[in-house]
Amino acid sequence: DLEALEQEGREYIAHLDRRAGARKNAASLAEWAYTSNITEANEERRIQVQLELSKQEKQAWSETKMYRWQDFQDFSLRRMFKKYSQLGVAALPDDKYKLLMQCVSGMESNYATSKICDYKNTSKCDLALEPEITEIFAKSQDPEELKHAWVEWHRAAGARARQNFTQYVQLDNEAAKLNGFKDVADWWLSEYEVPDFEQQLAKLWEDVKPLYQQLHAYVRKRLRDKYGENVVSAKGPIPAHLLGNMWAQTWNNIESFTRPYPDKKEIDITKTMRDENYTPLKMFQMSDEFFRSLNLTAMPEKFWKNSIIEKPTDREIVCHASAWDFYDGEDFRIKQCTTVDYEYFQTTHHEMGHIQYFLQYKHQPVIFRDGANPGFHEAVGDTIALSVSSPKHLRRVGLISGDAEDEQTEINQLYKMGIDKIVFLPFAYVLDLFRYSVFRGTTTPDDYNCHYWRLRDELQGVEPPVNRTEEDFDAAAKYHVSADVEYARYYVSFIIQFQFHRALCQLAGEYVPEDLTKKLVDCDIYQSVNAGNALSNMLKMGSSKPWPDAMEALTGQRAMKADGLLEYFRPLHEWLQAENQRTGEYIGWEPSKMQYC
Ligand SMILES: C=C(C[SeH])C(=O)N1CCC[C@H]1C(=O)O
Ligand SMILES: [Zn+2]
Repeated sequence: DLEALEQEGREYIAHLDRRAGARKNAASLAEWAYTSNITEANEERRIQVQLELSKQEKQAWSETKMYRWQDFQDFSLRRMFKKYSQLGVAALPDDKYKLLMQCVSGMESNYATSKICDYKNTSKCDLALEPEITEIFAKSQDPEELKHAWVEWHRAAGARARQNFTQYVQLDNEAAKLNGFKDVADWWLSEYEVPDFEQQLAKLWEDVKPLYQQLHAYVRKRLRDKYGENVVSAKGPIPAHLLGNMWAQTWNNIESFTRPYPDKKEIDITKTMRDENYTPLKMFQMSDEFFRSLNLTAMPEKFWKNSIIEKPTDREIVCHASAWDFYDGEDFRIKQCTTVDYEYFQTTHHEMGHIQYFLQYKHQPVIFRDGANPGFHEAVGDTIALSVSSPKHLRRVGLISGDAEDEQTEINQLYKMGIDKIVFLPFAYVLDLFRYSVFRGTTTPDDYNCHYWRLRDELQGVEPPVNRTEEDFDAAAKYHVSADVEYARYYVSFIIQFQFHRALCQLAGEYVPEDLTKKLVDCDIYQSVNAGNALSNMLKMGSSKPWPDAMEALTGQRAMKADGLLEYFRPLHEWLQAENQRTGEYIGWEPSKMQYC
């Protein structure tokens, strides 16, 4: 009878889940060995391990299919079977599976090991993305030096990946079809478990676009004042190399010479960190301490032993920051090439947020040890960082000194947050709108670059510093495109982190709507056990329930909404409208005059 069958299914899935845990542990260890020491041998070994594990997964998958789990009464048991009945890329025949692994591995190691030559000293050709090229974008205000670094990096990390990328699209789409999806775009979207998710992304952009256009117009004016109208036009897109970041995804490095009230004392966290002899380890310890102050879990001893928090000098590694779960309940690691600056201070909290999520759901079955949706995993650390970067908290830890807020200081603070959080949204949206169209075939290899820049122009209002052709492949100059990492997760994160932050601030008694002494912008949930317990209750769920249930547990809302972000930035939005009115700056941008199609 059904009761007995369901009990049998329960025992089977428990056994399968334990075996899956061992498989994921082995896969993570092989992946770690390769990305923390990029050699042919380690690449070969990683692919061998993945191939062997895919055989075991196929075997388990054929057994799982035998169960009539759709008829089971137990919601969790049905959900586990549903997740285990999706095989993934292992559905490919071995030769194609191996080829796909080689394409992605080739792109990722090209990205990680790409070097460019120095602008002035043309014989010095050992500049890596981290830390050298990143430092140029953080410091240089020479448009020609920035243009050189931009062009050389996009040649080395972008154009060189075009062939591997084209084959990866082909093979990954085949895997998608074997899993019952039309293409990889639908596979990626299915992770969000709501049928109209793509429409929801578009709606969020409509909600935020007016605010972004105001901020874009203001920044273009300030850059035109600085570099002249031959470099920055009055009504066109902003040249991508002038925004302080290789991909123009956050503009925090141009804050010092574009902030609204320049005569207000500058909050240079990086300078203070260096003056106070901060080390990467101290940054991690401070982050760990913040999480513990919320009654969340301390980093386990293995974390401090096994993590790599500084770039090694004796080997090549994948420097792009990452957090790792080894699925054995004890081994959790971060790998990043920390530099002592504000940007990596944020990144450290971001990565520690991933680890905290791993720790909170480690009691779940392996198959549920995941974010409620991919955006949730990206939002945890950033939500904490919203408190850490509040003036109240920075004063608390001595990273800024001086008087409490006045109106102008508050606008400067909101501007600093806005050129990090608001400007990121169109960038993130473009990256997966582009890849959805590639996977769907609406964008073909001979118009990869044209379609990429058309989206960048139309949605982000940025343009390439030099003309582009189909010899280039600029999308792959961004880590996640070269490493096959879906990106809508960050777009989602930058929206929901403000919903989470607002809820936590209310729970901490730090934010009371309409109470001007308890403003959202100055909320710091540090040491609030009340807020921490609510966050923990959501994180413990992992992916055991559909994400609206997890969202509701913390915020009372069951949908992604831009209202948290718009409420947080409302004073800035009003200020920008008035300021752009005052200067008569054109709002929005005309199509770029650069050649890229
Ligand atoms: C820090 C990570 C590792 Se999950 C990252 O890739 N992030 C964090 C914010 C956006 C995105 C990026 O760097 O592009
Ligand atoms: Zn992340």
